[in-house]
Amino acid sequence: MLDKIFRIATRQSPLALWQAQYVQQRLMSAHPGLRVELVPMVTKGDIILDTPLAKVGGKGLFVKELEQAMLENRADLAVHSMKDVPVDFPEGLGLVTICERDDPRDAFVSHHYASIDELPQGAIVGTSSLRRQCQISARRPDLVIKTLRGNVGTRLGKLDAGEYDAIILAAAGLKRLGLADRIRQPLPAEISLPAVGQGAVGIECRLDDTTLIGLLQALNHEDTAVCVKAERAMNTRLEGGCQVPIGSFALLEGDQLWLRGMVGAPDGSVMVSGERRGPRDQAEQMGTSLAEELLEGGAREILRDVYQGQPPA
Ligand SMILES: NCc1[nH]cc(CCC(=O)O)c1CC(=O)O
Repeated sequence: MLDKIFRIATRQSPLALWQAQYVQQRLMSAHPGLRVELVPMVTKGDIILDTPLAKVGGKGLFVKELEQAMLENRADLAVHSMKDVPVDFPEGLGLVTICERDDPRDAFVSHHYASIDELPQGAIVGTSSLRRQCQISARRPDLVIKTLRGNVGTRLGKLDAGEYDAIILAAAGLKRLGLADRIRQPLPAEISLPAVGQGAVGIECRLDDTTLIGLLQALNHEDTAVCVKAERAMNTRLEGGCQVPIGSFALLEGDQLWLRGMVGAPDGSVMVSGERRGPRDQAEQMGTSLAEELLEGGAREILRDVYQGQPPA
């Protein structure tokens, strides 16, 4: 076992590399002598940077190549930001470990303004996330939302170049890259409900690799795993694989799980929200039943418009 080298497939963005190195270090310190190396790869999502993700195949673009590498035995594991992991996995692969969650919030970043509420009428806010666009517009319908894609560094560069008055990024990504000082206002869940899994790092591998799965258990954080399970169950019941304005955020208060969810029209004109509180061992059922309540409460019509096809049954 110890002479085997475990290979982590990773994208090459600074954030992806940080996360892969984090898992590499944690694996090596949990299992002294273990050999772990990175296999850097370029994915379609990294190449196509100028088109909204929903139009080019969604977030799955970032993980497909990594999964192919594991299936072809060119790599053994992949490290993902949980919010970029689609609901389904290819045959033979699965998510086996979820690490402790970092800051799950969205962050308001600006040179001239300290908060969303301080932005002047008609200010330009950068984001390509329909979820962020929806919630920002619901609070401030006067703001102009402008597309913003690329790595965290690229996005900050566009803000610095004056293309936007403010941009919205994940707090966790900024913190990991040592850029926490760029955060002017961490957005509370009441203003911007985070994306499913935001702030959590997950590890995918071949489900028959029992040696690796055993080694990875040292990195699993059960409280985070329970929260993300509830959030993903909600998303699974709602989503059809397309990028949609869905927020989902779970917190543990002792053994009680508090799950909040929202689905909204991209322009913020309609928002359907709900919540569940229940025992932690009901995480999945709570996610599913919250999704059903949202669907009944108007999410079905919102999603139908966004999918422009069949909504979930
Ligand atoms: N969509 C890209 C992405 N995927 C994960 C993070 C941040 C880290 C995390 O949520 O764990 C980011 C950057 C961002 O949204 O600002």
